[in-house]
Amino acid sequence: MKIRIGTRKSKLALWQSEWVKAQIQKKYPEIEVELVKIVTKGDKILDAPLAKIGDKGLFTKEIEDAMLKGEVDIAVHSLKDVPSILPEGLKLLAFSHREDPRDAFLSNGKFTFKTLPEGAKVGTSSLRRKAQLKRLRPDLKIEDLRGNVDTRIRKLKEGQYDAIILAAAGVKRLGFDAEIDEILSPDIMIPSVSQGILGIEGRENDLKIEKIVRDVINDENSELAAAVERAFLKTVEGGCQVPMGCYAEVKEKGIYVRAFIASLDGKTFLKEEGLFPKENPRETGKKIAERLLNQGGKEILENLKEETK
Ligand SMILES: NCc1[nH]cc(CCC(=O)O)c1CC(=O)O
Repeated sequence: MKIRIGTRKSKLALWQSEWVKAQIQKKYPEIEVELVKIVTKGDKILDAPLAKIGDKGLFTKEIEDAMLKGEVDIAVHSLKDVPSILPEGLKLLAFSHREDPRDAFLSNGKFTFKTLPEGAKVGTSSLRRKAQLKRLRPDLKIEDLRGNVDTRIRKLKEGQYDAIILAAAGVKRLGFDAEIDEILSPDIMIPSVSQGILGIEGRENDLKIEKIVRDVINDENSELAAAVERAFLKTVEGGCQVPMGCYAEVKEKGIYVRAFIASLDGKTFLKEEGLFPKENPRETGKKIAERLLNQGGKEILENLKEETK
């Protein structure tokens, strides 16, 4: 038997696909696993902020098309890049154990978030990070920063920014741990939906592949957290175009959830936080999103549409 993994060719994507390949082969040495590199629209447009490109599935569509055509069998995604609704015929087969879900602060060893000087220049293109930074430090100058994880770290080192914010998961997977000056607590910076989890996507009717992939990859706590967070995403809609975040932490007694929707400048900041039962995780995610939408989130979304027209 052979399993073909469709993968983007960034260092992080290749690391992630190689990791899944190794997990499969450790338990099923008789299965051949091949990586097939595919370029996505998100890889081609490297200069514009994602919020402006505005496509759902920017990093996934071409790989999904290849799966539907039967050219590859599965795809390994950073789950946070996967839209809440998948194309007909495909499904998420498994959710990996969660690497550090928090955001990392990098500043060439110079600062922490607290000691950043007045008016410092911080690089990020994420509306979620920008709104949360601005809320606590309206003085900061936020400038766009795109490119793969290694490119972003290079731009920091070249001195283009005083600090940058990246997902700790990507930084750690690529072995840049030593560049991290501070891990931001979710009380300061609520992570993105599914940050740190790898989602394995495949065809709905490939039961044999599904069984193998779940067997070697799936983590129950990640699946539970992803169910809450992705239901939140689906209810709010808008992906990268909305400053929002949702982070579900699975504890012994339940699921501790922090979620927010904010205006671009962080001045309006709506937050929900609390412990929820482990039953019906999708209902929980939906309920939290609806609470935020009803508290003023709907107006924020309408204003955003006006501002980005
Ligand atoms: N937005 C791009 C992206 N998609 C996944 C990761 C890596 C972290 C992860 O697996 O969640 C990153 C980089 C980043 O946000 O710093």
